[in-house]
Amino acid sequence: MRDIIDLDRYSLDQPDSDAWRALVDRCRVDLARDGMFNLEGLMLEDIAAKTAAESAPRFAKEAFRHEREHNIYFQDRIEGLADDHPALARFQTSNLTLCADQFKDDPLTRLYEWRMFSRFLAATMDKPALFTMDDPLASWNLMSYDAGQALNWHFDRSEFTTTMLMQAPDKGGEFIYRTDLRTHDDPNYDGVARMLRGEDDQVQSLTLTPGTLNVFRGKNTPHRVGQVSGDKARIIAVFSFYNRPGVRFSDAERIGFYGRSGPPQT
Ligand SMILES: O=C(O)CCC(=O)C(=O)O
Ligand SMILES: [Fe+2]
Repeated sequence: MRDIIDLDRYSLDQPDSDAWRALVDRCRVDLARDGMFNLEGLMLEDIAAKTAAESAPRFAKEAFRHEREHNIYFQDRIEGLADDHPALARFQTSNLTLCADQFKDDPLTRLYEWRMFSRFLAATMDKPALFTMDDPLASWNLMSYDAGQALNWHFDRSEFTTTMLMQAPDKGGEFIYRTDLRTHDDPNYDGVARMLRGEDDQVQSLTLTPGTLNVFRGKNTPHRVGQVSGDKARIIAVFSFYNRPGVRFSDAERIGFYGRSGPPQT
């Protein structure tokens, strides 16, 4: 792993060492306070740059253009919510996505499958363990946002979302979020509607740097990515981990996010 991530700065390979515990504690404090933590420069700069450079032509040829109008739930109907409720306001998303099954033996696959990575993440979230998905498409994705593209407001499927920026855009592409807008027991539809109208002053914005690991509570923290401008695409890896093994998207979810439910057409 030393060829991919900065193990001198972040001792992910030495679980239960003093340095590892201190890092876990720091992440827990950040998570409790902000609903997120960042490990700046976890991935070596040249590995991130190489991943971005190698993926650029693939985005042009092999990626799925995820382009649709959707609401914050990525679901057309929500039980118990009137179809015209303002929490169901619709927005446009556009980005390009490469799925995990389009990669092999590359740094991002190696990192996603590295046991010490999920072990570290589980510790930061105070969980006994975290598991990779059993879904060859959804487990991790590499997403690109070209000029004019943006990912709009949504809640995530998984409790936590783990991202790592490979390439920053010239302009735009901020990560915009509102920590803990809802809870497991309270969907806070009126609060959602207020935020979507731009009336929530707790919305925050973060500009990521390449190689930074960002972990946030995406299930109850709505978030979006601002529109990118300039010549350089925003390229980011998104890793999904769950509390139990064997989690898969439904065929309908795979088709919605990736345009296919099975292997890529060759
Ligand atoms: O691109 C990002 O920073 C966030 C991606 C995201 O929210 C998602 O894939 O669910
Ligand atoms: Fe998300």
